[in-house]
Amino acid sequence: MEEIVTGKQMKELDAYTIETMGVPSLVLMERAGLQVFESMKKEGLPLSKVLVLCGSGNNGADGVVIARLLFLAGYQVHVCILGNPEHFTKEMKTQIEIGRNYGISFVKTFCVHEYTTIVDALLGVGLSREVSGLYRETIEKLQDFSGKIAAVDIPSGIDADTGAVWGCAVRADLTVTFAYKKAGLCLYPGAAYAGKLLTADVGIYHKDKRSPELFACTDRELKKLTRKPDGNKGSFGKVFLAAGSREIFGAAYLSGQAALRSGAGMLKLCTPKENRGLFTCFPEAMLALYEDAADMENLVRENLCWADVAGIGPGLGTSPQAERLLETLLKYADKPLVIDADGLNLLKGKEKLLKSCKAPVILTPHLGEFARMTGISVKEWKKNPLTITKETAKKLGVLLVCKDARTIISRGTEETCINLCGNDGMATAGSGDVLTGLILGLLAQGLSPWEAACTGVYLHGKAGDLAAEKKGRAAMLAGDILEAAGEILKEL
Ligand SMILES: NC(=O)C1=CN([C@@H]2O[C@H](COP(=O)(O)OP(=O)(O)OC[C@H]3O[C@@H](n4cnc5c(N)ncnc54)[C@H](O)[C@@H]3O)[C@@H](O)[C@H]2O)[C@@H](O)CC1
Ligand SMILES: [K+]
Repeated sequence: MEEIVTGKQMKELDAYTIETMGVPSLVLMERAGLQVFESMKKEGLPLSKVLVLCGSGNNGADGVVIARLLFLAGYQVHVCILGNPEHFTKEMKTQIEIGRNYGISFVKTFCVHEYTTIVDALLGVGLSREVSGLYRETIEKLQDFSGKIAAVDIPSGIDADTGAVWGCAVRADLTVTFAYKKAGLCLYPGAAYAGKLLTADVGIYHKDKRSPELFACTDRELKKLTRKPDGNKGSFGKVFLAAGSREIFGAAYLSGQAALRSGAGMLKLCTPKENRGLFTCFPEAMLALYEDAADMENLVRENLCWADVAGIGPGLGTSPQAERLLETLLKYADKPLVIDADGLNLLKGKEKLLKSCKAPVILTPHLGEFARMTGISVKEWKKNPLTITKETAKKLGVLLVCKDARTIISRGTEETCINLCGNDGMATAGSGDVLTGLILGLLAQGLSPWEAACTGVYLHGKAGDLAAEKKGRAAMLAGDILEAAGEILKEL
């Protein structure tokens, strides 16, 4: 996994490295500047004439280092420092002095059109208020700039914790962030302002490695999924999935296929009797067909004994029968239960039943479903996704997967997972059904609910990226994501 930090945590890590480990602040800064300089070259930014915009804090001081390195490498570079000299940090004063000794050019005013690249070192993780005055005017001037912009640590104006824009912000082509990705670079709109995001090692170190509060999955988590040479279909897990209705069949198909494609040994689909004929195209699935409510309840109870995990929702509809099915599962499930789609729409008013459920419950709402379920609007969630997801998970006593461009996963504890892969092509019918199936498949193979949810979302995102590569973001279908998930597991 990859750790992600807030601005406050980053400052604590900086301070620890400097004060406890004894690495001088100027050494870290030199490494930071060098990393940005090298990245700008490697990424092919046009460096024939560069303007470095610096604020009064240490982000600005990084900027002066970058200017010096560019100057020494023979590039034409100007530095423009904003902010009150009385507020310059100690490091900033030192960097200006060094820069002067080297003879780099400091300018008071500038015309953006003169430059091919602008380095944004105005504000870093120290941003603490609305951007106004000269800072705002300067950032607004960059809107007319047609060259490339490289942001130091974080685009100025972006909140390091939430990704929100403090009035206005720099739209960068490249952001080189130090040591760890900041949460605000991972969440929208900050993620969009960052452009290409690179994380650079500058020597930040903490002796007591604690488990991260915020993290993103990587291939390492997926690689933990292994087959057992002596396993059988029973040992790879049995999935019981209540899905599909008289009107909708495809959702059940996609979800069930995804469970098997991610490696589950057996799948039993619980669906209305009328659907029997439709499933001839899915011979791998066993069927638990019900006709009426009494029928359905017995069937569910029987199959819960058979299954290792259960899921409900894809294509279920919101009929009284579907509602009864959900209530039955909540009442009797004692193994992990995944609730998605219409299962979520039917949850309103069933908080008590949810709380008393003996099984660990995973809810996978997209933001519309989340809003219907909780009464918290999409707009409100987007303002503070990490905290709201965590608090809601805690309140409901569930593991919550809030699906968005950056899906957030929380089980109400201090630990939160944010997914960094995937693309807008995944906003297509059936994509969520595939995710539900993948999570079920991973649960069936013995992953804990937390591991299955985080890894499942990551696998889904990676599969979406592969599908987009093959079919294009507009044309890709949920079935392509499903197929790509299998290919990714094969590669690993
Ligand atoms: N030695 C260190 O501590 C290191 C620091 N690093 C850099 O230092 C940055 C953090 O430095 P600082 O803590 O000095 O913070 P910043 O440089 O991000 O900004 C702080 C300054 O900006 C002012 N400010 C905040 N919001 C403002 C606004 N809206 N408009 C105008 N001024 C505003 C603050 O009052 C303060 O003077 C990191 O982002 C990183 O770039 C890196 O060089 C790594 C090492
Ligand atoms: K910056």
